[in-house]
Amino acid sequence: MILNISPSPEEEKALLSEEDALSARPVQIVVAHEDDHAFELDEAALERILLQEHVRDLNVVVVSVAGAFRKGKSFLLDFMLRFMYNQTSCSWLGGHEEPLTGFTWRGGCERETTGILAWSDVFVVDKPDGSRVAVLLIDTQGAFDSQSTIKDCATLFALSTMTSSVQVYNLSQNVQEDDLQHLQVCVCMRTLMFLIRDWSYPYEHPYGLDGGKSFLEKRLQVKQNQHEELQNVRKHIHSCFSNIGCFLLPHPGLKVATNPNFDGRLTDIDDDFKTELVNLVPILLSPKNLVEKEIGGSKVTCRDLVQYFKAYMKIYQGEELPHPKSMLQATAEANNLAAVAGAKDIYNKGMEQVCGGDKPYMAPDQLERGHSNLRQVAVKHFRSVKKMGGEDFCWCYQEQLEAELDEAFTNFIKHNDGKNIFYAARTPATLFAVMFAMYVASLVTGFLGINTVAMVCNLIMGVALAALCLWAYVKYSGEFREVGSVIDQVAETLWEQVGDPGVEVRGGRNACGTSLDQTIMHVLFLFCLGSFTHFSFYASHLPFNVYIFFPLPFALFLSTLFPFYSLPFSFPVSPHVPLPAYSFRVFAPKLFLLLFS
Ligand SMILES: Nc1nc2c(ncn2[C@@H]2O[C@H](COP(=O)(O)OP(=O)(O)OP(=O)(O)O)[C@@H](O)[C@H]2O)c(=O)[nH]1
Ligand SMILES: [Mg+2]
Repeated sequence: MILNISPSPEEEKALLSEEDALSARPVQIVVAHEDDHAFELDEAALERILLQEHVRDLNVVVVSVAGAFRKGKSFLLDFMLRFMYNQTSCSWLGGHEEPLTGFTWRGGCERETTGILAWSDVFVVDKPDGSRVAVLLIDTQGAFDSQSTIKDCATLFALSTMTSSVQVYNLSQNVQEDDLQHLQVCVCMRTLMFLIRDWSYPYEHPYGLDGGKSFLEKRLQVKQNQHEELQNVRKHIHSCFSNIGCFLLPHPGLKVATNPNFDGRLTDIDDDFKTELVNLVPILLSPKNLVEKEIGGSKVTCRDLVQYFKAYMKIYQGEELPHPKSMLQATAEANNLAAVAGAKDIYNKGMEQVCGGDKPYMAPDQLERGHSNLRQVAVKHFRSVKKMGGEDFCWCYQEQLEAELDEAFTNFIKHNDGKNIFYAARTPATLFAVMFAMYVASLVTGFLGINTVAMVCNLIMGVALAALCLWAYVKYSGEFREVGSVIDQVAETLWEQVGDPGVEVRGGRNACGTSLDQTIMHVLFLFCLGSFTHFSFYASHLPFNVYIFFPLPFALFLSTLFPFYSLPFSFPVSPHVPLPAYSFRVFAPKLFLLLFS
């Protein structure tokens, strides 16, 4: 017997990992709806498992167990879990009296597992060749229970086979012809392992892999005098799976099969069974034997697998069982979508480095340069990935990728603008300018005796003031955000319409080369300067006209120098600032500020 209970340092480590296992659990990723016999992929659950930071970019090994119901699939998977959590220990099989837990299993004649479940812990394993892979274990609803139709069973079987790299085909006692026929729903997979439970003829073919090999060779032999149908089934299986194996497992003993209180403890299991189990599980799961999932000749990462699940799920949701051709089509589609997702990830990670959450505000043209470089890198990556479906097919996905990258860039721009305090000052500056213009207009029209116009101007000034107060309240409290964004939008429109009609403003910079932010900074600078001079002159009791008029020539002088004082803020400055740039946006707020200072 292999059991060794004395704890060694390695076993202590194993115990620690068992603690991890306590928080791990089976997660339903495909839900079977009993009433309408439909299946639904729980994308969020699948993504939570496969898109975990530490595994998403690793090549994935998917080991799935499928076959008829009530034949010990979940029971076997729980031993696989013990191996994965304790593989450094020679006593991975567990303690004598330890109940078997993990994927839910039980005795009785009614089915237990429904849909498809995945173990929430994805195991990271270093292979002897130095590569690191992620191992996902999958449990499948048993076929041919009394509640499922033939199509339901075929769908789940095909789905788990198509998404796994090693399919353990769990059969009882023998391989029957209909067991082989079920494999016709699959296309081009890697490893298929026939697992024959309760093997009762060890005198013909011994237990284990070798006995299984000789038994299966006989079963899958294509003979001349065979019926064409039988020949086709066998040829299809040989063409689909590049690696086919068979393992003969003995009966686990009567306690396992018939005792209602059996809870999986090793003492109740026959020694023959345990001995063969210790041979079987490492054949499937030891690092050197792990088989990575491959599609179209390239290895699949955890992130890619999400796309494959989605694509296969889509084609299996139809009324009919899909034709192999449409399965290939879906594979090509998922293959391209996976390449799109990989390329997008490269772009997003790169942009995070350039202008991510904790990075300071960045000049718009620098940001655009970063975007176009990373866009090129991402598209190049997409093109370099081996894909199925032909050039035209891939071209559609490249266009989709480019559109998605541009959309992501728009969000990065917004995010970057959000970090610019001057950007946020646009709305109050515009509203101030409106108030100022209306104030001057009402003074002039009042002086000329056009009182109606003066009243309208006053009214607009009042509205602008109210909007300003409301805007300030929204920004401060975070309430009525819709009202705030309406005010922002109106101010933005005014800013662009009145400021520079017909000038396309992109990335905060207009065609004249003047940054909008420069203008705002200008306004704020003068505001501070004005307040400062106002205060200092007031404090020294100088005559009224001095502190009113002193800032005027000084500010005008400074405004000609603004390229210099904008330098410390690292705004790129155009070599010449054309006159149109000193339009409404520059003069109106400035005059307003001078007046108030
Ligand atoms: N005869 C026999 N019984 C087994 C074997 N392995 C486990 N069992 C028993 O089979 C019963 C069903 O086990 P499960 O693991 O729940 O079976 P399953 O295939 O997952 O069943 P469904 O989820 O309903 O499809 C349990 O009582 C196990 O003790 C085996 O190799 N041979
Ligand atoms: Mg089960």
